[in-house]
Amino acid sequence: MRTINVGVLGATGTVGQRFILLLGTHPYFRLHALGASARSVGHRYSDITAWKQTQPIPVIAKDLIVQPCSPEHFKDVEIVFSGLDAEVAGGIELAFRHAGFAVFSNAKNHRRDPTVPLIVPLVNTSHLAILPYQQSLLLDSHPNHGFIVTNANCAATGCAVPLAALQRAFGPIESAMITTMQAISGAGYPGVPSMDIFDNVIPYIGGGEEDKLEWELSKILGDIGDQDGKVIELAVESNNVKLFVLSGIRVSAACNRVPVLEGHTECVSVRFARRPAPKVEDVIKVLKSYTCEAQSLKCPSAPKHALIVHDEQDRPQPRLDRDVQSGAGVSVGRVRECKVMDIKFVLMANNVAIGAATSSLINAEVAVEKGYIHPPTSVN
Ligand SMILES: NC(=O)C1=CN([C@@H]2O[C@H](COP(=O)(O)OP(=O)(O)OC[C@H]3O[C@@H](n4cnc5c(N)ncnc54)[C@H](OP(=O)(O)O)[C@@H]3O)[C@@H](O)[C@H]2O)C=CC1
Ligand SMILES: N[C@@H](CC(=O)OP(=O)(O)O)C(=O)O
Repeated sequence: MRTINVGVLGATGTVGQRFILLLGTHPYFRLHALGASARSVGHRYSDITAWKQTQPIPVIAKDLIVQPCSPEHFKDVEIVFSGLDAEVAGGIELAFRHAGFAVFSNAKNHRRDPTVPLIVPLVNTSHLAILPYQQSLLLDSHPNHGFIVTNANCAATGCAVPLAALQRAFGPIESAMITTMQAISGAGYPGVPSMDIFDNVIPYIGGGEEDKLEWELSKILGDIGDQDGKVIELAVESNNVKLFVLSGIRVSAACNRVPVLEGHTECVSVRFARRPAPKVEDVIKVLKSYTCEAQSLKCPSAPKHALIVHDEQDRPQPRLDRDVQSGAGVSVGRVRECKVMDIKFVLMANNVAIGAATSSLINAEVAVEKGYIHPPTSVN
């Protein structure tokens, strides 16, 4: 595998710091440039960053000078990972795409663009196949364009994995009720004021969290549509071309902020389309044996187990389970019958690992394995 120079946008933030930790030891991505806001530009990374990780700043990042987030400051870089604040991510990521970079973003801005794949790397890496179409639309306006791939909202990411396993084995899922208990780090640093979150639960997460969870799952669990314009129910349209077929799943989400530092826990109840519904023991078997493409491609950051299914009645728990497999998998437990829907279970996913930076990294590794990353021809 050749070495590929990469950059991080939003390098000083919560997600940016996770990118830097992961990239510090990556076998073939080499950290080459860091970008952040005017507040940080021109400073040594280690001088300006409020580093909040339990491991030290990787040597390769320490002395890098933080750059403005514009393509001309990312010379010799092929891939940029974006942990940018959503207030600014949209335009900056477009500028990088237009300049020829492969952009792997955590921000919400482009997730609903029908030409942009919304990828949970343990679920729907097949959706990367939309990239040549995304690129074909840019040929006239930006001949040396790259592309944008997004990962999902961190709460949607955790939930998508067991739901995908169940959908693959038992057919369409008619509906899901999801109640989340989301960690403080999901709000970035410094996040929710301690006076608000200590000794408390806040039954609201701003920025359209519940809507994101409800909508994004339908794109992630959906499929790539016919590009010849055949009528497809629930397709997202772009230029009269049907691109993504949204899954028919109906989701009701209730999102809560809880005093946990890392790890989103979610209580999920599911109703299947098929009758009779699958038995609990079959559901457990399916969850335990689930594998995904990132594993078969042997991506270095993919977890050995996409799903870890606990038999203990009191798991998963964020404090005990968030660092298992470096937070790259999803923990599931308490799989049981639901007297209103069909089955219910609890899951826990590390919001800053598989819910953010680790997802982007595995997405990029899959893109490399599948031949979507080519040496740039424009500003680089
Ligand atoms: N935290 C989480 O669990 C998850 C977060 N996300 C998403 O990832 C993104 C980053 O989140 P998070 O790390 O928590 O956020 P933070 O607030 O911790 O970090 C934001 C980053 O954006 C940079 N930034 C802000 N304004 C500008 C600007 N005008 N130009 C360039 N850079 C700028 C900041 O730089 P500076 O320090 O210089 O101000 C900082 O590096 C968000 O879009 C978020 O929604 C997605 C999944 C999970
Ligand atoms: N909003 C999530 C973090 C996140 O993933 O946000 P977004 O979907 O905007 O990237 C949280 O606070 O836990």
